[in-house]
Amino acid sequence: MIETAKDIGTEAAARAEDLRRVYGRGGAAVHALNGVSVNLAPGTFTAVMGPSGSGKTTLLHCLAGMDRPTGGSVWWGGTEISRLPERRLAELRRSRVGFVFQAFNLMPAMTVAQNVELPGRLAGERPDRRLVLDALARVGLAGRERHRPGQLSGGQQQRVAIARALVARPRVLFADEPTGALDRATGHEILALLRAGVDREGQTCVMVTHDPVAAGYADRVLLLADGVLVDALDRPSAAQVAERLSRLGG
Ligand SMILES: Nc1ncnc2c1ncn2[C@@H]1O[C@H](COP(=O)(O)OP(=O)(O)OP(=O)(O)O)[C@@H](O)[C@H]1O
Repeated sequence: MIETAKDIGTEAAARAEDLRRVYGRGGAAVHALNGVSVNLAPGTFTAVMGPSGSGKTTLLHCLAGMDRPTGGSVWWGGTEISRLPERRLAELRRSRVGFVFQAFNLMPAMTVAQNVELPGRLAGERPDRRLVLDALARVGLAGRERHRPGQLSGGQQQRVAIARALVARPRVLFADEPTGALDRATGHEILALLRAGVDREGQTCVMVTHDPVAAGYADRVLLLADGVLVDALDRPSAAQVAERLSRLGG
């Protein structure tokens, strides 16, 4: 396993051991992950990079309990989640992990506050207004709770999605190209927000990105190629990431 000194002696917020994911069967089988082991230390920001099709999103989905590995195991703290029954996994996912997508995935007819409350409501909980307003304040959207997503900029919409992901105070925040639909300046605001959550609140954050500058916000950059973890760079500069990535053909 590629690890850093930071991992040693710390129980990982999430970890994968010899993770394998095969899509399809026989001659058409695609080995998206081919034995990946990673430790996500609590309170760290990890970027996952690699050429197109290298398995980044598959790794994120398996670590977040949104996809089932074909082999190996995924752990959240001391709990192995890869073999839990679907119902139990869904419950645990609600409280333990948050997910942010490239395409904000907000409900346009609902207000900002209703969007943030939605995962809880779907799980049958009564919304806690104080927690919703607190989550919106944390992402810099205090006072916007009655707006509809269409009245907000792209960056503000992504902030709503981050508030929605953080409202249940998850141990790990997963983000799949969270700045992919944003201009560079707005993207940096979102990355700075993710970074601040790690630095100020001890949030653990994992992000897939194609952008070496975005990866420069991370503590550690994992590099995948053909479903295998080929390198881990600690606190690299954007230039170092770009150089390493270009050697991988990404
Ligand atoms: N549901 C699926 N069914 C079949 N094949 C899939 C499925 N999901 C992913 N794959 C394949 O698995 C491999 C890894 O895909 P994945 O999306 O994880 O890569 P990625 O590194 O995130 O790519 P990109 O940078 O293009 O988003 C690819 O060859 C992809 O075509």
